[in-house]
This record gives sequence, C-alpha cells and structure tokens, in this order.
Amino acid sequence: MRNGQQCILEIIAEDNMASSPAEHPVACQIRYIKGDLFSCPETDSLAHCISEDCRMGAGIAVLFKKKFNRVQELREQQKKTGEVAILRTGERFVYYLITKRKVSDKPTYGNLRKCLEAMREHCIRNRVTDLSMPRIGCGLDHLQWEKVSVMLEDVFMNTQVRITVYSL
Ligand SMILES: NC(=O)c1ccc[n+]([C@H]2O[C@H](COP(=O)([O-])OP(=O)(O)OC[C@H]3O[C@@H](n4cnc5c(N)ncnc54)[C@H](O)[C@@H]3O)[C@@H](O)[C@H]2O)c1
Repeated sequence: MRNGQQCILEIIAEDNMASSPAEHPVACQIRYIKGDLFSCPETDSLAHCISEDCRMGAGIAVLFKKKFNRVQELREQQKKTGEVAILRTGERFVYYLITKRKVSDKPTYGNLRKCLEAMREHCIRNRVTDLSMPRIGCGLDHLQWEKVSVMLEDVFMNTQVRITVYSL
C-alpha cells in the first residue's frame, strides 16, 4: 500500500510530465532592431556566416574580422560546411557559421540549418541567453529572409535563447 507522501510525489511527477516542452512548445520570438549589429550589448553573443577557408573579404564578415580578428584560431578549428567555428571573447561567444566551402559558393538552406543546430547545441551547453545577428545568409549569399527567419524560430524553439536581428 502507498503512503501519502509517495502518492503526492507521484502526482507532482505526472504533473511535470504533462507540462513537458514536447507538449507545450515554447516559441522562439525574434526581436528586430534597425541599426548596426555592433551596437548590441557587449554581453550578447554574435553570429554570422562565412566559408570554410575563413576568408572574410566582403560583407559584414569584414567587420567581424576587424573587430575580433583571430582568423588563424578560426582556421585551426578546421570546421566544415554545416559546422560552426567559435571564439570566446569576454562574456560572449562569436559564432562563425560555416555555410559553404568556398567564398564563391552559395549556401544551401540545408547547410544553414545544420550550422544553426550546431550553434543551438553550443548555446544550450554554455547557457547562452542572448544572441544577436544580422539577416544571416540574406545579403551577399542571397537566401530569403522569409525562409531563414522561420528556420531560426524553428531551430531555437524550446530554448532559453533570445534572438535579436539587426538590419541597416
Ligand atoms: N571574397 C569574400 O571574402 C566573400 C565573398 C562573398 C561573400 N563573403 C561574405 O559573405 C558571406 C555571408 O553572406 P551573408 O549574406 O550571410 O552576409 P552579408 O551579406 O555580409 O550580410 C548579411 C546582412 O547583414 C547586413 N549588414 C551588413 N552590415 C551590417 C551591420 N553592421 N549591422 C547589421 N546588418 C548589417 C547586410 O546588409 C546584409 O543584409 C560569407 O561568405 C562572407 O565571408 C565574402
């Protein structure tokens, strides 16, 4: 026969299961700000897209290279398309989504998604709560923001990560 305490514990456990994230997905709402990405709080982690060779000769990547440099450190991580190279600087992480092999290639939505999933796993493991980025993949790389934003919301659903997207 069960004692009262055990019974209460079992009810709490059932209650917790009923409100599990799988049954009540927590939507990821992207916040939009018009302005320079680098005006975001210094504690926000940052993300943008590059190619495997880590050449950052055009677009917003040039600004990342100027601000953080450490290109050799990024190259030494030897990340491939679909993965993410990462720098830690102060309290923030800077994510370099490797969305394509060469600078002259164009990324696929599938590879961008793999990069976002890799970044999500790192964010979760490292308790990243605030992540700022430009409209990734949608400038020189010609992806469509309507599709990329839906993908971002989907990948970061059920996480504690608040995403802010800056555009000029
Ligand atoms: N030769 C090269 O090195 C070369 C060639 C092609 C592309 N690229 C670069 O471009 C590729 C990434 O393309 P992408 O479309 O993801 O990026 P992107 O075109 O650099 O930028 C994405 C979006 O961010 C916007 N943006 C630019 N500066 C700012 C700012 N300060 N604040 C907020 N928004 C801003 C920009 O207008 C665009 O809509 C990478 O390969 C990267 O290295 C380099």
